Amino acid sequence: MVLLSKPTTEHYSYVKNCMASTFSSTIPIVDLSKPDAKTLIVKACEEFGFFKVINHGVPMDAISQLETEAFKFFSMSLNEKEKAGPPNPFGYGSKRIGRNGDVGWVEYLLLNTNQEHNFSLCGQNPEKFRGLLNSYMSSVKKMACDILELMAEGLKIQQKNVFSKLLMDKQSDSVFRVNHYPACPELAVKGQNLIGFGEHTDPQIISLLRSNNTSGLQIYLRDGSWISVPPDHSSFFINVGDSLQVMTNGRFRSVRHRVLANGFKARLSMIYFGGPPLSEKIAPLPSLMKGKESLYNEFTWFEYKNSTYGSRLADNRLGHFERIAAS
Ligand SMILES: C=C1C[C@]23C[C@H]1CC[C@H]2[C@@]12CCC[C@@](C)(C(=O)O1)[C@H]2[C@@H]3C(=O)O
Ligand SMILES: O=C(O)CCC(=O)C(=O)O
Ligand SMILES: [Fe+2]
Repeated sequence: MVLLSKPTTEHYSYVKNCMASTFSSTIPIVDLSKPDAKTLIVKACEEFGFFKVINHGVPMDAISQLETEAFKFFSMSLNEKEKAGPPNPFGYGSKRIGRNGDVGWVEYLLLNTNQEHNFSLCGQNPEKFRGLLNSYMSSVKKMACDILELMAEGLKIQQKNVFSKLLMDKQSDSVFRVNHYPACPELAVKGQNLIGFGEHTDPQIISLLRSNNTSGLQIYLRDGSWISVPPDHSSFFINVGDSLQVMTNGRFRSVRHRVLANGFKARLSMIYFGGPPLSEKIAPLPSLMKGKESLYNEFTWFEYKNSTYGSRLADNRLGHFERIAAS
């Protein structure tokens, strides 16, 4: 990645070497093959909005092959990669995140999950990359739907597919992203942490993340501390998104997270963001209200997405849609 002509990290935000660099063992682990999965998922979504999934059924082989192709893509010259850009909305992007001035020590590919991607992936074997991407995306979408059905069951909602049907819909506005965080040797020397991907919540319903064995991901706890997620290349990490927080009337919390660049090793992560159709009304499910009022003004995913794209990464996007208590 050519970020600047002279390699320097001075334009990026640093995080002081902080307590957060201690790895946490508090992150819930859910074994999808066990009968208690639905109960553990609900608990994790209430407490953290985040959990790790094992026995997920996505073959390691499909994951590794895609990872290899992705690394090959990012190892090309900037000139070559930029043939697949800019990311408006889909394509290759480098260091700039979104449209409002956020930057990070990252380069990425943003892809639409439903339609044929309308940009060329280029590289040595773009058909192979595309084929691997498509089959990976369909396995991960299936896992997302299984997890959303377990959530509905765990929440004792009669309609098991109340969340998953939004991802299954042909019009589902889901996104796939491959992030590459090159190793940043300057950091290793200085003992500092550089922001790879600044803190934010994901706006969609659910995000499924898989990365190589490189640390960097951190989540923000309600007590105000950041904890580092121990890397695990064979598991998936699941985030509750803003839309699921609204649909559960705040019972599930969308988790604030960020990525710190690593001084020693490149991080490669692949994330599936499961979103609803653009016309979908996002509002608390009546069965979860139990006589309580909605915490949010009703909006469509189209409206929320538009407001999201007008925001900075760290903004509290849901804040605009919160209902102020009448008394
Ligand atoms: C500053 C940004 C960058 C955004 C939009 C806005 C706020 C949240 C960011 C994300 C985070 C989740 C994936 C993504 C694709 C999304 O839907 O929201 C990202 C998008 C982008 O990277 O373009
Ligand atoms: O790359 C990662 O590990 C996480 C990035 C992220 O949170 C995102 O792309 O929304
Ligand atoms: Fe994210």
